[in-house]
Amino acid sequence: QLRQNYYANVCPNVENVENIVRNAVKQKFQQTFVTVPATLRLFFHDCFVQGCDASVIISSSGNNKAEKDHPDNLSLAGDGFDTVIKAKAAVDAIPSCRNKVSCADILAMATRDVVALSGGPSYAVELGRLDGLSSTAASVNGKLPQPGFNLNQLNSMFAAHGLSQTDMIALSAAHTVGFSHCSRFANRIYNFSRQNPVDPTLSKPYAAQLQSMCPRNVDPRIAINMDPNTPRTFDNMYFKNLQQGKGLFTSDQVLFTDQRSKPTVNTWANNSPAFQKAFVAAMTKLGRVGVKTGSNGNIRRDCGAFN
Ligand code: HEM
Ligand SMILES: [Ca+2]
Ligand SMILES: [Ca+2]
Repeated sequence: QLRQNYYANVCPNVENVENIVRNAVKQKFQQTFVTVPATLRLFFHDCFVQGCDASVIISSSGNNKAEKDHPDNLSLAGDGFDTVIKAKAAVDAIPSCRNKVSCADILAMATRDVVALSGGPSYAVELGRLDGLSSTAASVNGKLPQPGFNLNQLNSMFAAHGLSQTDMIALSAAHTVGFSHCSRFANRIYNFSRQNPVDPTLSKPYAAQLQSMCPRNVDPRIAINMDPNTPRTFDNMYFKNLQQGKGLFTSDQVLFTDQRSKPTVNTWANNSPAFQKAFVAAMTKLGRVGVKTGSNGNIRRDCGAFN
């Protein structure tokens, strides 16, 4: 039931909603690049828990511990939430659009915009989602992939949302921008196994580089670029890195070491347009996950709180 240009009739206006959101996102992007990875990851974590319904944006309140306070969401960067809130304010400043555009749709539009702003493909985004009516930390349990996952675990978690292995590989390339805390891959560079102190699927120079950026007992707040080559560009470098043993997480590198996913990695490492096409298709599918309609949702006045 999602469709493109959904708001053309809902809030007709000289400037269309998508332009208003794009301008707000652009302004935020000019203040900090973190806007890009923060918004992209926020969309993913939203869609995988209760569907794309902005449930992840709800703040905890007296009697409710919300999704964003689950351990798997604590590292979501504040700039993603801030991007949605600023874009929502810009939309609501137009009288004919006030309280007519869902936070879930604003997040979907903002995600499309940050991908384009960082050099990725631009695409028409499907809209018409409602905002969800619940958000609990408990509902996040077991719903988000972990950096230590193998291919079977990744495939089954994505398949639960109708996403294929191909979609999963394309979406994983989101790790071509943004940061990770050292704790997420420390097991690969220290005491990996009895035979190998360092994960043998990591390139030796890259492992040494990671060890120097993330010494034992590093400040837990330290985060490093996930793409060591083009950390601020949304490109297919992710796949080239995997070919060279520069996948940061086990869940990244396994896409190249497992023979079932390796051919796709190789194809996209050599063919950026093919990757972009697959990424747009996968993002569109991701955006359809668990969409709320009718009495299952509403349009929040404040993205961080239920009406
Ligand atoms: C395939 C399984 C995935 C796993 C295991 C995974 C895991 C992670 C982990 C552990 C981090 C680092 C968090 C931190 O330490 O701060 C991270 C960051 C990130 N992830 Fe994923 N992720 C996956 C898929 C995705 C997908 C599908 C997207 C979006 C489409 C995505 C977008 C991002 C972005 C943009 C960042 C950087 C965030 C920032 O810089 O603030 N990830 N991911
Ligand atoms: Ca959600
Ligand atoms: Ca990159």
